[in-house]
Amino acid sequence: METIDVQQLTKHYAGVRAVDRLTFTVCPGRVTGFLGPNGAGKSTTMRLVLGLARPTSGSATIGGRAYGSFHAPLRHVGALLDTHAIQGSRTARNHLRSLTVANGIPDRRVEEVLDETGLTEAAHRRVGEFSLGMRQRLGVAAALLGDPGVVMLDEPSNGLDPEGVVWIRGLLRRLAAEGRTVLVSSHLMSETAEFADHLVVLGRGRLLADTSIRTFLAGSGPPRARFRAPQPARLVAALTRRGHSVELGEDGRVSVGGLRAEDVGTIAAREGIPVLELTDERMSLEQAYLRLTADDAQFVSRAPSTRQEV
Ligand SMILES: Nc1ncnc2c1ncn2[C@@H]1O[C@H](COP(=O)(O)OP(=O)(O)OP(=O)(O)O)[C@@H](O)[C@H]1O
Repeated sequence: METIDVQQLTKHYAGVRAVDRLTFTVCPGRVTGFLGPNGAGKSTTMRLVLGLARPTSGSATIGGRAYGSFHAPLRHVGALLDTHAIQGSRTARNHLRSLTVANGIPDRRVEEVLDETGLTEAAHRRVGEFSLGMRQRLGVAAALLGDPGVVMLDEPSNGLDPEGVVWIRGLLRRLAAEGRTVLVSSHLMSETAEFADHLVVLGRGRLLADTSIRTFLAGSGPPRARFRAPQPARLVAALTRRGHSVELGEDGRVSVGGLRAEDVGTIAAREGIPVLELTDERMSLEQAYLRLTADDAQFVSRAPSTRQEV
């Protein structure tokens, strides 16, 4: 299957570096989550890959070829971008049929993808009447129509109901298991962690991380351990004597900075202090992601001030 190759890709709009010397490869057989805060350049990168915008410099290719060079592009690359671009006066079925004709795709695929996306019953309705979630499903149906080796979806969960969110996760995993190259953008780390194996993270158009989820977590800060003990004060005293910082949780558990669970266990055993529960405290993906992108988020909400004017 084909890779998506982005090489020194740069796109300037008047006064904005939407994408800035970006280099990464999206490999087959896994779901790559494409993450970044609002305005980080994810959609622009996808548009450049699809030939919908021209790079200022650098290149974006699929299996070594520019998107525009494919004779029947939907048979190579399926993409969900802006579903508002779909013509509202057509029925869903007719929209898909028009795509099959233009790309030499067998007609039976229309019913197959309608079924796959749960739209069979709505297929005779005009797209203009569709809800956001239905449009998203239709966008996914169009992306799958040509049975492509490369699938690129920009925020596919947008507007989907909870059943739809679970469905899309399963679909992404299946597409990757079939050996396809799958790139999926999102702002939400927690959501991405549900389906992605690999992450490409952007901030202000630049590459911040290109890593497996596992490595991303492992490299995201010093260790921490958490314990529960019948006499926590004894172990807290033993740890602080050794220079370790501790935080008391509301649930009675104690969090220890800079140590792994096995280190805390060794100290407790040496001091003869019983411990009821002891675990490594892993930073959540969301925390690791926020830390990584903190300096590159352009639009940050501030907590309302609690200071009283005097
Ligand atoms: N056609 C355009 N003309 C001018 N500026 C643009 C255009 N398209 C994108 N930009 C700018 O490029 C930057 C990157 O936008 P882009 O939509 O690629 O980000 P994104 O990561 O997809 O954001 P979001 O998560 O909010 O959808 C933003 O500052 C945006 O305003």
